[in-house]
Amino acid sequence: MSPLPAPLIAGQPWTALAPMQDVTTLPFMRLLGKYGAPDLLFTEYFRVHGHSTLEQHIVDAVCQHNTGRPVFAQLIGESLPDLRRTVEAIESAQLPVAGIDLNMGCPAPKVYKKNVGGGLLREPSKVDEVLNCLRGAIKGRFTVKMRIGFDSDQHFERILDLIEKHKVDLLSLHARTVKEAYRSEVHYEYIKRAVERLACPVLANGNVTSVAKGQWVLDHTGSAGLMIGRSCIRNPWIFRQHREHFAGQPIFQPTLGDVRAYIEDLIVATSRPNVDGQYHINHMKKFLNFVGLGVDTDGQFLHDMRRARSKSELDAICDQHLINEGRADLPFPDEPIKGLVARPNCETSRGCSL
Ligand SMILES: Cc1cc2nc3c(=O)[nH]c(=O)nc-3n(C[C@H](O)[C@H](O)[C@H](O)COP(=O)(O)O)c2cc1C
Repeated sequence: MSPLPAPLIAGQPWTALAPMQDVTTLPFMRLLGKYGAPDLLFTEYFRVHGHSTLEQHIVDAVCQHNTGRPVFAQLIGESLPDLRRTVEAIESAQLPVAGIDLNMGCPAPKVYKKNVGGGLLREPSKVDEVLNCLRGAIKGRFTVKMRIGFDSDQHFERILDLIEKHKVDLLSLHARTVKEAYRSEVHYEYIKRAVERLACPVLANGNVTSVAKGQWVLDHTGSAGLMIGRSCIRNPWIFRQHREHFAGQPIFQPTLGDVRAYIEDLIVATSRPNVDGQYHINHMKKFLNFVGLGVDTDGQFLHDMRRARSKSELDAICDQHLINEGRADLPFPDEPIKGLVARPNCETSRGCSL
């Protein structure tokens, strides 16, 4: 087993950016570098099938994120020759990856019906073959991200034993079943069970919404670190805040004015000269869906921003809710406001198509 790259501050639990289709793109990774990079980053997945090639936008994210932190490239697929071929392509292109990660958790029906992503968890014998193939093909670190099962925990222990058997270097565990998608509570007790059963480090994933919650999850699971997805879209300072907390330092508390500046950064980072303005605004709404969970209790910001049709309309809405009438100095809450929902709040079928 290869040890993980050390965290930025020696001795602290690892923090990791969860892989997110259409979100953990090059511009977003770069922004995280500015706001406080996680210790480890994971890319969107490379689709692996009969005629797949390495998607250039993911290659660009690997090569140009400039966060100074190691990045793992995620794969989704089940065809052994194609998985082997993809690993060889990553290695022969000398992509600067810290390791290669297998997706065994994607809950989009379009994906799991093809027996990839979360679909693999239905068949431990197939998991055995895929892990064996990847362990043999990958010269460096081989990591897995998975859920606790497909529609139950039936195969959980068996799959953990396969993770052990194939000397996986890191397990990131999103402690829900595939069928639970994002609706249920997160079953953190399964992370504790994985920590107790496996020799490799385990990252706890699922609803780590704040430093207080992160510490609670570490205390209750004994995991080696935390993998954070949606909450770093809402609060890009969350990795820095964890580091400050672990070091016993004062924790940075963003204001609504800081959030307004973050939104402007996002707009600039994600704009492309050849991309249609309306498309860009719609893409921004994916991020603002999550940011809006911390803006106002009645969800008026979410309501208004979803109706914005242009950059100037979006600017005015952001100023109205985050800057005007003294709002800029108000604290941005640590936790998402109860009762507000991001739509969509998960992988979309477009993002997940294989
Ligand atoms: C928009 C979106 C896209 C996602 N894409 C991926 C993906 O490509 N690969 C993956 O393993 N998980 C993916 N996930 C799942 C996340 O990595 C993570 O497991 C999940 O969001 C739970 O963590 P959180 O509560 O911190 O968000 C995605 C989640 C979201 C919200």
